[in-house]
Amino acid sequence: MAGNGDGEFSFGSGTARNGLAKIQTQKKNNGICHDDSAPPVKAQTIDELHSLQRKRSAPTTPIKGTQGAFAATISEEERQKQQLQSISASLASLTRETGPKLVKGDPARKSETPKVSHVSHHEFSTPTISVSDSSLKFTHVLYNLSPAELYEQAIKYEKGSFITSNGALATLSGAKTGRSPRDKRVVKDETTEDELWWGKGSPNIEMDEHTFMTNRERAVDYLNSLDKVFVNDQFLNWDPEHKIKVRIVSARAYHSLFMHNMCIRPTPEELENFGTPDFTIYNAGQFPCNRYTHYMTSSTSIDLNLARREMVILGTQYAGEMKKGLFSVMHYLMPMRQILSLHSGCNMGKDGDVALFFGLSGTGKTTLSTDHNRYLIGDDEHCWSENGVSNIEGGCYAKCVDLSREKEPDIWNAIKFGTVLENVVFDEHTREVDYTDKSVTENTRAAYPIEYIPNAKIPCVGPHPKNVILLACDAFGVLPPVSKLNLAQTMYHFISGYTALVAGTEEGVKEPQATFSACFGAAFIMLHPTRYAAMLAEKMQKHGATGWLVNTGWSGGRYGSGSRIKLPYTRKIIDAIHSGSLLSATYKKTEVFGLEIPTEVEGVPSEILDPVNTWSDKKAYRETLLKLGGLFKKNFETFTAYKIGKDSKLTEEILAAGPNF
Ligand SMILES: Nc1ncnc2c1ncn2[C@@H]1O[C@H](COP(=O)(O)OP(=O)(O)OP(=O)(O)O)[C@@H](O)[C@H]1O
Ligand SMILES: O=C([O-])CC(=O)C(=O)O
Ligand SMILES: [Ca+2]
Ligand SMILES: [Mn+2]
Repeated sequence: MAGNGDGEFSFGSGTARNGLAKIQTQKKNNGICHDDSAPPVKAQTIDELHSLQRKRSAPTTPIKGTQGAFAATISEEERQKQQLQSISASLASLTRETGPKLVKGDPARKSETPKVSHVSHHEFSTPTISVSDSSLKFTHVLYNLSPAELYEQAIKYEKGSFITSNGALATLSGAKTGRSPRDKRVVKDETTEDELWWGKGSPNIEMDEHTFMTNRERAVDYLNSLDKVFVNDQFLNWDPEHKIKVRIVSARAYHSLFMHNMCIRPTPEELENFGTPDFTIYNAGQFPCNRYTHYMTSSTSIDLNLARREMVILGTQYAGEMKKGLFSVMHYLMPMRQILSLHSGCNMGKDGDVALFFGLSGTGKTTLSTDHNRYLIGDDEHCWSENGVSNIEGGCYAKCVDLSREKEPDIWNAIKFGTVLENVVFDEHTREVDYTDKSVTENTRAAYPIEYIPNAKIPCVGPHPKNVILLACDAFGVLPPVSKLNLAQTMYHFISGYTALVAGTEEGVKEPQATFSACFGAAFIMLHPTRYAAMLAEKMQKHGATGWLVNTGWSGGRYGSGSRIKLPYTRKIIDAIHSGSLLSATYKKTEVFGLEIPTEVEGVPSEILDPVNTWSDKKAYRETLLKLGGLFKKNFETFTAYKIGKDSKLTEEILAAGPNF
């Protein structure tokens, strides 16, 4: 028996005891049957009803009660006009008289089409003399859309966009599923000729200013020919003193959502005061470059012009080009301010101990910096300044191949509404993602805002690092799972930047192979590697950081016969580094590489700590070890002529810190 709340008992005239509520049709006075469960809608027509569904909000509405200097004087209309003017200036042709005619909003929403808010690039040009048909049409600007809006744009207009069962937006990046480093060009002018690293080993392949302008015009014309473009105004670098304003103009909702996730998202207030960007990307990736254009060796071109503070992308839709293109820019801008830029992950313990994780693509920066017991500062790009460390980005870009909930729970859970899932395969009906499926590419990726990781440290800054962990995925299986490095060794391995490149991230690489990439990111650095190395040495010395070399690659034989070191073991090793317990372990020195290896690490079988134990064929081990040692030596030859910083003693020590045989 149940009380009805009025102190009386009843057998429930309205409530069936073991089932659904009984439907009651009350007889009103007029005898007509009413459904009065809710008040009626305040609309006379279906269209009116739909118009009630949405109300206007930021970023198109000014913030009420803003105390800023111009808050009272600038009207909403004026602000919008200024914003469009700024975007129009960004998109202007530099050879024709008039800028594009821009209007805000989705062209599909007819009611919002032009009040003729024609913004002319040159204020005094005569609008009646149109130079081409293109100047007669409007280009709609979709400005800083929200993830929900971008989902709708992607699903409506971009083939290959789907919502997966976890809520993420699955997209295809097209023919390119990795970066195209050979198609990157940097404008060589009077300044950059002296400042940047050119020539053998450098990622900076030259192009001239005129060719850049040709490609820029091609990209801008393409973008202006579209009905709509996406514009993202965002930030890079969480250090407020060295924040960079970036504008990304793109043609795909995929690109806009990717950058929304990867760059730092402005607050409505910050967006209102955004002003002129410090750097602009024109992503016309669906459109090829013209191979008859000087310097072009394929139909893909990623062009960087530091003087103009612009980047142009033609012929690749892989979104990572934008992320890493901006990273290259930071590798120039930050050292100019005596700040070291790093291709590293970064996290912090409860006691404020910070660790950096360097490593090439696929070596474990994202996997190992995402640690449930520590605060995540960032997974891929950082700055180390006098103030400590700061993340450059606002999001993470995790590899998804063979992702499992059990091994990487935080990354697994970050794949939800708002996350971009690139090139994954999923069940047509249930939309469950099969992370083991490499049909599209091995380089499947998830891009999500950093706050999707529960213990992200926001703002993403921290004190000076205590540990500097160099990750190498050694496909030869001869580097120990962990070794402690002295400063000279840390520098030697930092400059060497060894790994066995894991398939897929760079076009054309299909299976692991030994690679050396200076500073663990030669594809992105702009200055000579010794410049970054000198800064790192100085900072590590000054702040007393310890260097470590961690092999996240093979054990028990080379790729093909051995197997990859189990992730739980690597995590135990990393735990011991963080806790400081590894510092006081007993060490012995390896032959050839002269690395200090611990005899014991808690939770890790001791026999795997010295790789020689894991190889059944000791002769093959020795041969492979010498082979890799030889590759290191050969790679380092190009650096023997350089001095690292002002300390010639350190330079000598670095040269002696490599393999010896
Ligand atoms: N022992 C191990 N340690 C670290 N990662 C491992 C290990 N074994 C397997 N893996 C896998 O290797 C991959 C490491 O990729 P991760 O995303 O961390 O690369 P990354 O260094 O961040 O590269 P990128 O710069 O391209 O983003 C993950 O897929 C991870 O599951
Ligand atoms: O840039 C990419 O495509 C992925 C990445 O982080 C890297 O390669 O270092
Ligand atoms: Ca990563
Ligand atoms: Mn990276």
